[in-house]
Amino acid sequence: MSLDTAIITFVGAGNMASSIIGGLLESGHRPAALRAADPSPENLARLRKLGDIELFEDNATACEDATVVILAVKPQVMAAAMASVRDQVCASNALVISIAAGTTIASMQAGLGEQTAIVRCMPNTPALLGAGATALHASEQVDPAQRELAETILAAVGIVEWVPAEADLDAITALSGSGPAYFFLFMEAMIEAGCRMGLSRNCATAMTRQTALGAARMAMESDVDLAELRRRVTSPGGTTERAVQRFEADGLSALVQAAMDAARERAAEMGAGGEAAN
Ligand SMILES: NC(=O)C1=CN([C@@H]2O[C@H](COP(=O)(O)OP(=O)(O)OC[C@H]3O[C@@H](n4cnc5c(N)ncnc54)[C@H](OP(=O)(O)O)[C@@H]3O)[C@@H](O)[C@H]2O)C=CC1
Ligand SMILES: O=C(O)[C@@H]1CCC=N1
Repeated sequence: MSLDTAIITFVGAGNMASSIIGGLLESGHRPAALRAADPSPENLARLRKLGDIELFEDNATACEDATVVILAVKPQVMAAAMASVRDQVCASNALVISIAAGTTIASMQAGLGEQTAIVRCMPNTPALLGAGATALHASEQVDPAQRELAETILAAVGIVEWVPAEADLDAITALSGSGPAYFFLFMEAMIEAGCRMGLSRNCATAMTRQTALGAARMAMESDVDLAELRRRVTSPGGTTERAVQRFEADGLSALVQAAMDAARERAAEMGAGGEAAN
């Protein structure tokens, strides 16, 4: 089973589905082999702009004869979405890929059938630019060809990494799934601080964005590690040293750890279902 012959249906046509669909089309995937279902005609209309893919307001019809069904809905509506496609997934033995935070393989097999082949993954929004980071974990029913298929689909929008334990996906959610928001928050704080120092908002914003881009590129492209890159900015007795000392004194590392622990706990709560998932 190759990507060329696979029919891939997205259930849910929101931000993440459009990111992945955009990446697949960009990497040369045939639009005719892609389908998306969403109850909202407006959401579907946004996808139409990406290419000539098949669009459905009915999940079940979209999943008929699908090779791969990608569940791209919020965890809170996952149960309803699964119920709407269960018969089609069972009939076509489709590989099911879920991108939902928290939702466990066990709960998906309870909703879709105990023997359903499921790849649970956690992408992130930079997938929209082909710069995503996705971690994957497969249920034991997933065969090597399906594993390769799942990897190829997510690799169309960035790097992919298989994790050995399903619980690792909650940590990945806290790290790279939610991670873009942490960097944006830090950048927002830098812009506000720059404004309070008297810079214009436009100037502070432009300098912050370019600094983030430059730092990210150095982190990716340099042959030295992050600590060394940081040391090279930090002149002895200089300004960076003073700022870093302040970050350390005020417990930045502990704060990052606490925030990521909170995100991971929330992912686990969402997986536990019930009230906690809402
Ligand atoms: N956003 C992110 O950074 C990341 C999100 N995720 C996960 O991806 C999933 C989707 O998130 P995201 O794309 O941001 O969410 P969106 O809300 O943008 O997309 C979900 C889409 O599903 C539609 N929908 C609602 N109910 C159904 C249904 N029963 N059947 C089919 N479609 C339905 C929604 O319509 P309507 O808008 O009308 O409700 C919406 O268009 C979530 O589970 C999230 O945990 C994973 C990694 C990163
Ligand atoms: O905030 C969330 O729950 C989702 C999962 C990771 C990023 N966004």
